[in-house]
Amino acid sequence: MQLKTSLLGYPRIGEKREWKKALEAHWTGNLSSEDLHAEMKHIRLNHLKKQQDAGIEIIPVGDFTYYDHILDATAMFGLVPERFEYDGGSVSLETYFSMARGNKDVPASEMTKWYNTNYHYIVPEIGNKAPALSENYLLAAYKEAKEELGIEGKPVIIGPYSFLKLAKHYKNDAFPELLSQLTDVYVQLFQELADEGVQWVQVDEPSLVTTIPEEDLPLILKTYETLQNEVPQLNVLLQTYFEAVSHYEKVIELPVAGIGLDFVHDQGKNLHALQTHGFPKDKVLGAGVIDGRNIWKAKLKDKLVLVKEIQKYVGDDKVWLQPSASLLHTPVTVENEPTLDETLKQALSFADEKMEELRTLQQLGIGESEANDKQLEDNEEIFAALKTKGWRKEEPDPTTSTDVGRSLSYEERRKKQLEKWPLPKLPTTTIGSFPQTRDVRRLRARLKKGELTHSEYQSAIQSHIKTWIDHQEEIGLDVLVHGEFERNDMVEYFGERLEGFAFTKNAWVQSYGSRGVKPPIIYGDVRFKEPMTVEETVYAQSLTDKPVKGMLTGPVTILNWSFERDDLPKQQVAFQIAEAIKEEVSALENAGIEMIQIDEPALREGLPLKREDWSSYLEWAVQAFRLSSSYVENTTQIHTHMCYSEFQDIIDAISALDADVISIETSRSQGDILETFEDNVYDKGIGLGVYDIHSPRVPSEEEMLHIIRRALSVLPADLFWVNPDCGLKTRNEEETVAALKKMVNAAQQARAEVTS
Ligand SMILES: CN1c2c(nc(N)[nH]c2=O)NC[C@@H]1CNc1ccc(C(=O)N[C@@H](CCC(=O)N[C@@H](CCC(=O)N[C@@H](CCC(=O)O)C(=O)O)C(=O)O)C(=O)O)cc1
Ligand SMILES: N[C@@H](CCS)C(=O)O
Ligand SMILES: [Zn+2]
Repeated sequence: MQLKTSLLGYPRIGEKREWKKALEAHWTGNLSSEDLHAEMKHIRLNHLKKQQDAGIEIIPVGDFTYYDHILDATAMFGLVPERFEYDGGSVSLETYFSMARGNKDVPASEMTKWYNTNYHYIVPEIGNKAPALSENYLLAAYKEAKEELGIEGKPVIIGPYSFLKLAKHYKNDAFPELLSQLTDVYVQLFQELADEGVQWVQVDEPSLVTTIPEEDLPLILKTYETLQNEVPQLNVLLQTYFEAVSHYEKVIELPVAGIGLDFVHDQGKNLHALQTHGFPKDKVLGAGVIDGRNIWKAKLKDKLVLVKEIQKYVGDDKVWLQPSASLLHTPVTVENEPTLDETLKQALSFADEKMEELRTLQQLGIGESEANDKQLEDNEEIFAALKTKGWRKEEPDPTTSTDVGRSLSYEERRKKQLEKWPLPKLPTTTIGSFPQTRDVRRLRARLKKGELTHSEYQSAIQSHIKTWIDHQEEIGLDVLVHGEFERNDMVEYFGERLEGFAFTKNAWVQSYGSRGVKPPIIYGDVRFKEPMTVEETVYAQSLTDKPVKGMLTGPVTILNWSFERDDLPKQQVAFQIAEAIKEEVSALENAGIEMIQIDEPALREGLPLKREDWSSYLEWAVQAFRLSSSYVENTTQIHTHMCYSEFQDIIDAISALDADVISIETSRSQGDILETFEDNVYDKGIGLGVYDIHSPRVPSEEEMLHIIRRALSVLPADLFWVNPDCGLKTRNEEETVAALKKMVNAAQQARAEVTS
């Protein structure tokens, strides 16, 4: 029986981040549009060629982007919000980037988390617009791959159902009509593809793995019936990922030529459904058997068993071997990691190695490879070797309940804390990081190259801290921060300093737009080694009489933004990290730092995609946070921070964290979160972000005042803090100082209003 190999998408970032560099050069005026297009084409074709050379038979096209693939679809459907003054036709590069990043006059579209990943997409805003095809970039991508490389590509597009579920600014009851309008646009799009000879199109419907309202099922059916009836010659592969598909029996009967399922992150549910309900013999099954989210090599023996089992239920020649998701979420290649421990390195597989794994599995699956047994044995040895290094305890800690808490209630702590810090009403603060300028990064690069000694580096970092303590005092902020200049990234930094983590040189993964992260790899038991943040924080505090908040990353976020071990339950790793953070909290407290922020921006993102799984996740996530934060004096004020909100449904869990103050993002979502607080559901200190830090645009005082006033209509002034949405590391010094001055002015004005 034949098996084909297919990818769902390939990382766009480039082996050495060529993509990021080109984009940023263009934005700073150092690369013309023409040269940008040429460089993008070069990168795009190089990526296609790599897939072709790796022997991938069904290669995705149209997954490449200049910023974000959902923004591409939004632009293709002409859904450009009014404020960008678009008047039809193809969306210009300038407008496209303005939607993503804002410009000096107009705020960007909202950006939010892509399902349960650390990738961020630009949220489509529907408004009063009807979708219409502005240009067909899928057609262009298909033609280019064919003409330049002879590749018969598989265009990839987000499906109409998921697109609308990801979009904002329409009323719920308009959903059926909008879906029907959008389906008509897909018909036109598909017709143009079919006319060009496209055979397969991959339609991503990740929302089908979430909890789907019953009433949506007939709408989904109608959508795919229309596509099938109107463009019958085009084969649609309906692709799901990140979890088991909901309503398996109904989804597999949809009128499409193939269904893609995730057999890695489905908790065994997709396989169980396949075994229980079978699979239509005339449909292709895109079998996501190689992990598209994590970086461990596949255990070939297990994968082979899985593939054979899948084959039993699927028609002859109808299985496509695939990664479980787009490889967008993995770094490019292990080849560029010369400094990793060899035992660890041989257990790793990034995007390029995953393509090889698909080929190996294909050969093993069809009995083509003669060296079956030897290959399987070699593969097993890789994992056996990981156990012999003493990195992992033979008997891991049991997953016991760790329900700990502060010794006094919030109300009682609050009284003590008010006495300790007589802050004004509506105190102002920031989220932690200040601009990570080229100069700051260069310091680290020079330290790595040996051009700076450790003490030269430390004193240069201290000078940045001093500059920004001075700025903050001058701006008039009430609670200061040291600025996180010593950190490459808020997770990687801690990963580099804790036992059990490995870090990489080039294993970048796109986070949003041109910005990337290098998630550390948790390969062993996590342990605290020595204080990680005390020196910088204590230095900052020595420069001012105002309180300086210590700044840590929380256990759930460190876990979610790392590549995790796959041999231990998540919560066990979270508790190990929590114990380590608890020691850092205690080190800060002992050094006299008594306001400590423990960031948990990834707590919401880690929420399982199906509601039925939420409570067990939230239980251990909250426990992990409390474990890291509860062993402090009652006068010590614990802050936490979360961005990319959508907190409405988990407000009880957020409250259960029992942080004294939480700062959350609100400005990009235009205050949507405020509705959540209308019923007095939150009774602790809370700072709502009053401006969007992702845009270079400096907001006006009035805009911020407006957000504060709206917030004060539902939140008590006594509990309210004023802060930006998130850290300011991506902004420049001038913008940051200007924006913060306005923020402080807005707070002062609001303060006068609430006290008068
Ligand atoms: C809060 N966010 C974070 C998320 N995930 C994280 N792991 N961390 C986060 O902070 N998820 C949600 C959001 C996403 N937001 C961001 C915001 C900003 C970035 C970002 O700026 N990324 C940088 C890379 C940061 C970094 O690691 N820098 C290194 C230097 C690396 C480098 O480029 N070195 C240069 C040499 C220096 C020079 O001359 O310029 C080189 O190697 O060529 C460091 O500071 O040491 C980015 O540029 O993408 C990410 C997510
Ligand atoms: N303290 C971090 C939080 C980012 S979510 C920062 O300010 O960058
Ligand atoms: Zn944040």
